[in-house]
Parts: sequence; C-alpha cells; structure tokens
Amino acid sequence: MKKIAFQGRRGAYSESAAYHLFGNDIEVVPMDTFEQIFQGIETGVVDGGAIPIENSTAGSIYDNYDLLYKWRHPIVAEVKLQIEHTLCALPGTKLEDLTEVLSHPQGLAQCSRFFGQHPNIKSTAFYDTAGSAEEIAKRGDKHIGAIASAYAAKFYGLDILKQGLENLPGVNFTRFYAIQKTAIELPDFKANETVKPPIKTTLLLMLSDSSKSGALYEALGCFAKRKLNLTRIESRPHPDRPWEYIFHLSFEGNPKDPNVVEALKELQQYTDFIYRLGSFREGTTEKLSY
Ligand SMILES: O=C(O)C(=O)C[C@]1(C(=O)O)C=C[C@@H](O)C=C1
Repeated sequence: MKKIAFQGRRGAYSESAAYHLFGNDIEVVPMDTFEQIFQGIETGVVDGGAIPIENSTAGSIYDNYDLLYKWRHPIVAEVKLQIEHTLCALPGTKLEDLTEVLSHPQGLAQCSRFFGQHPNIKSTAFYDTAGSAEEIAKRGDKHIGAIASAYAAKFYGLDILKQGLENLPGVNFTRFYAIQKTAIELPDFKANETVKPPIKTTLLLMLSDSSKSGALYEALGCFAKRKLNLTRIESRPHPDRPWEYIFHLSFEGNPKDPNVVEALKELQQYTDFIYRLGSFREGTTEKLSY
C-alpha cells in the first residue's frame, strides 16, 4: 500500500486531497511541516505527498512554491477541493461562550468575515485546521473554538456551532498537487484530438535579462504566438540572489506536442534557467471526502 504524506493532523483538508489524488487504497501519513513531506519523498520514507498550492480567495501557499523549487519533486496530479469550514467547540459550548478561535492561517483568512462580525472573538493561528480541533479537545476549555472540517470536528468529538463559515460559501476552493519521486508517463500526443481534462505543464524559470524592458512579455510571447493557454504565473524571490525572481508558470500543453517543444525551445532564448516541474492532467473540482 502506498504511503502518502500530508501536513497536519488526521482530518486536515490535505488528507482528503491525498485520497482524491492517489485513490482510497493508501496509508495516509500526517507530518508536522511541508518540508518533512518533501524530505520523506527524497529518503523514500513515503511514496508521495499531497500539498496545497493556492486557495481561490486567500491566494498562494508560498511555502510550497518555494519547496517545489528547492526539492524539484515532480508534480504528477492536481485536484481542486471545495473547502467547507465549520466552527467547532467542546460539546455543549455556545457561540457566546467563545473568546478565541484557533485555525491554520489559511482557514482564518478564508473566514475573516466571521471575525469582522464577532470582534470580541480573537483569531489565533495554529499549524493546521484539524490540529486546532484536536488541541481544543485536549485543552477542554469552553472558551476556545476551532475552524476545521466537519470530518475533523467529528473525529475529535466536538460540536459544530456553525457550518459554511468561509467568506464565500460554495465558492471557496483550494488547489492541491500530488508530488512523488518520479514523473508519470504522459499520454501520447495526437494532433486534432482534444484531451479532457487537458494536460497541464508547470515550469520554473528565470529570465536572463530581467532589467530589459519587455523581458517577461517577450518570454511569454512563445506561448501566445502558439495559442498555448497560460493558466497561472507566480513569482518568488530567489533564495540567495537578492532581487532576482523565480517564475512558476503553468500552461495547458503536453510536452509531447511539437508545438510545445518549439515553444520551450524558443523560451530558452529569454531565460537562463528552465526546469519542467511536471506535466499532469488538469485537476477536476471535487467535494471533500475522507
Ligand atoms: O489545515 C489544513 O487542514 C490543511 O490541509 C491546510 C490548508 C492550507 O494550507 O491551505 C488546506 C486547505 C485549506 O485551504 C486550509 C488549510
């Protein structure tokens, strides 16, 4: 059985992502930090990992962008999960009893409106959503609540005080990647065949002359002129070259497509570093399930 790591405690959203990405026949391995997932894959302690990369309202999970650059483990799959947060607390607690609510910073950001409406409740960052549910179950304090999944609330024996706590109920999604030690074999490219969902490719790149005006525009022209659809671009500071940036760029395209091969060849003229981090099927949108 494959061992798949995720950051957090049992019941974290990333655990649900692990099942969607690798199937139900896996052993999930909770880890304290994202870096431990990458390390575990490197040393073979686990076979793969499920990592969040961005939320549709709160934005990028920068730690994972930086770890993808550092460790270069290939991305092999993607899923977009609809995240539904609950406010949970010890059995018998009422909303009026709460003075503090713990959760992962992303969970707090995605539920910021709740704190705006309840200025007397303090929000406290904790290292993951399910871990915050576990923590309040351990502390046994009726003044503290947690923001976590309904599954986590049940798992740690808590009551659900409110459901759909996210700022935009029904439209709060987090995109997750599956990473492992080796890349997957891609389907062959056939001209005039529409593959659904399409193959996406993610690259890391650095521009060779970023001080030149239009440098990024020219580099991206390689995709535009071949009608290759860019789906995401994120820039992150280089870890040891001040004011230089690493671009994480995703586009719809199979590297076996000659059009993609040409685009990447042309891109080399404008970059002094390109690395293909992965090519995989674009993720579908799914509901939480454990
Ligand atoms: O804390 C969790 O449950 C996680 O899986 C982490 C995480 C994240 O880092 O974005 C995953 C999905 C939600 O967006 C909130 C938190």
